Amino acid sequence: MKIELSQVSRWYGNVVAVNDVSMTIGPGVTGLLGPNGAGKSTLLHMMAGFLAASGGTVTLDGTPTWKNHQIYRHIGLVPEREGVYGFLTGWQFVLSAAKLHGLPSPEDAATKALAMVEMEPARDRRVETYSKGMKQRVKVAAALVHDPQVLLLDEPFNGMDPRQRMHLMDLIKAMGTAGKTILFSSHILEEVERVAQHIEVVVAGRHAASGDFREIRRLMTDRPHLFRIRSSDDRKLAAALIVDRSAGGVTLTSNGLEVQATEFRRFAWLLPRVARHEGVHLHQVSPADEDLESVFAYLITRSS
Ligand SMILES: Nc1ncnc2c1ncn2[C@@H]1O[C@H](COP(=O)(O)OP(=O)(O)OP(=O)(O)O)[C@@H](O)[C@H]1O
Repeated sequence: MKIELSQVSRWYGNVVAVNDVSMTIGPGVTGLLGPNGAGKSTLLHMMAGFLAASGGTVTLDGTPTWKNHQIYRHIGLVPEREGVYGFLTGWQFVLSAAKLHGLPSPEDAATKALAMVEMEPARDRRVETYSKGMKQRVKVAAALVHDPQVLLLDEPFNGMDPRQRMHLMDLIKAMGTAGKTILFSSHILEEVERVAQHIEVVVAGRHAASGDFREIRRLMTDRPHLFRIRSSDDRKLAAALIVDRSAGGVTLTSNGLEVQATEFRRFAWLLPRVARHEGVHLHQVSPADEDLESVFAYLITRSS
């Protein structure tokens, strides 16, 4: 099934959480990547039909999702924050989700969903005794209980240990391979790359980039990089670097050199060669702007 967003905006009072976003999510696994506050949860809730768009349309196979009860049987949402009542057992929680959907045999559906996330051994324990990863899996089971074609997961890997993360990643990949439409949000590129064939990037409520992980990686590594360099002779190194176009700007500071590398690959190749040629020792080469926020900031200025 296909989710389509056409010029979708959503504001809360004066806050514009989602700003004129158009995107199509098809079968397979898609990662919704963006920093905190980018509007990922708002987008997922609108897709799930839990939240109205302030403008634009959100459809599933051409039918609007908002207030459309027929659509809900095809969609499962695993919310980020909404907790599970700790006093319920995993079994009771998933069974109640099956009953809420009005399924003909809720027990069978709950059994099947708990098996999918490998939670049968712990099904009769209370949710408050579960680890973070187990809680997350039981939430996934509740979202899957009506066997939806579309599964939306909000930051599903947050707080999980590496083993739990791998387990959920395998489950998500398997469902994507089986032809379901899976969309999950994350603020970590490496996490998204490991699971998703396709990535949609949102920054400050806007759609900043779209493509497979190679394209997104390339967009992120091709941006200008700022390096801080300390060497045995900064002045000599600066003079030698200035002649090459891959070193866009070279600034000599009291703390060493700051180089804006416009062509990251060429600069990485060039720097040690120039240093050797000039007889300069490199003491330290460190990126000055490697944090994800600056990468995202670059993507948004690029797309505007
Ligand atoms: N109910 C609300 N009332 C007012 N502002 C809201 C509400 N929900 C979200 N916002 C604001 O909308 C923007 C987008 O929030 P949203 O939760 O969709 O982002 P996000 O990318 O999912 O971030 P996070 O991962 O931190 O939840 C933020 O500025 C947030 O403060």
